[in-house]
Amino acid sequence: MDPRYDIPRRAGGVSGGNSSNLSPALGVQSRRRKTPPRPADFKLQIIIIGSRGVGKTSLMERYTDDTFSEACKSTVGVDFKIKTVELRGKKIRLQIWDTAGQERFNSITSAYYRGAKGIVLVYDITKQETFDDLPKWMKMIDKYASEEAELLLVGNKMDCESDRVISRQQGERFCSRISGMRFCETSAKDNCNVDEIFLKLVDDILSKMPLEVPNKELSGSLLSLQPEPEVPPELPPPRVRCC
Ligand SMILES: Nc1nc2c(ncn2[C@@H]2O[C@H](COP(=O)(O)OP(=O)(O)OP(=O)(O)O)[C@@H](O)[C@H]2O)c(=O)[nH]1
Repeated sequence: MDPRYDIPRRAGGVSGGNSSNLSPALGVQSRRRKTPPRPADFKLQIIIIGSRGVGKTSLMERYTDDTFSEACKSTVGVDFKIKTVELRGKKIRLQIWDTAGQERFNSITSAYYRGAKGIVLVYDITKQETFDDLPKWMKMIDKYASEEAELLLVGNKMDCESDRVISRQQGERFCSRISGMRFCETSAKDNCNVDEIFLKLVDDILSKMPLEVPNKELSGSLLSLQPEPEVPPELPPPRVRCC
């Protein structure tokens, strides 16, 4: 087994919108007084990886838009969505990268691993081969991701209990072999544990960050507020989905 698996990775309308009640002058003043939304304190990148059809896009879309589609549309290359969350008194702008599960896109998707502070590795509890592929994905993580990235293993489609072929214990056992990795089962369809996994991952990332460091000291780091998204320069623009 890769020696890295044995190394502990974890150190542990403002006024109701009815301006018709206001005189024109007051209306203008009221608009002028609107305070812009507080800017985010941090920007974090999270990447979702795993074999084809396990539900990576579905998890991302459930989390960011609270939507779910039964249609099976393979991701081509990568896609991303943004979600802002507040945790530990900080406002965090999450860039969530959804990668294609098909192997032929690995050379594209691997470029997105490096900047990720959190990695969600997904398998489908109803598809043996997606579980058997996990070591292959771990190799990709070892090769391309930062050693500090927080890892989360997710067994998705837990709503399909009658079709289950991978037990929760099998998932837990795989996870226990990788230091610092967390495990959870989810259902993007039933919206089960979806918010929880992303929030836990972000919380784990924040727990390791010096949250009181002024923003200017973070400039140049991945956490600083740079224009987004930070697409690796050599890559084509984020994907289009095909049927
Ligand atoms: N029953 C059930 N179906 C799901 C769930 N999540 C995703 N699906 C379905 O599984 C299929 C594949 O989902 P996607 O989200 O496109 O999977 P993906 O991992 O992004 O696939 P690739 O882009 O090809 O790698 C779709 O038909 C989804 O509707 C779930 O939690 N439960």
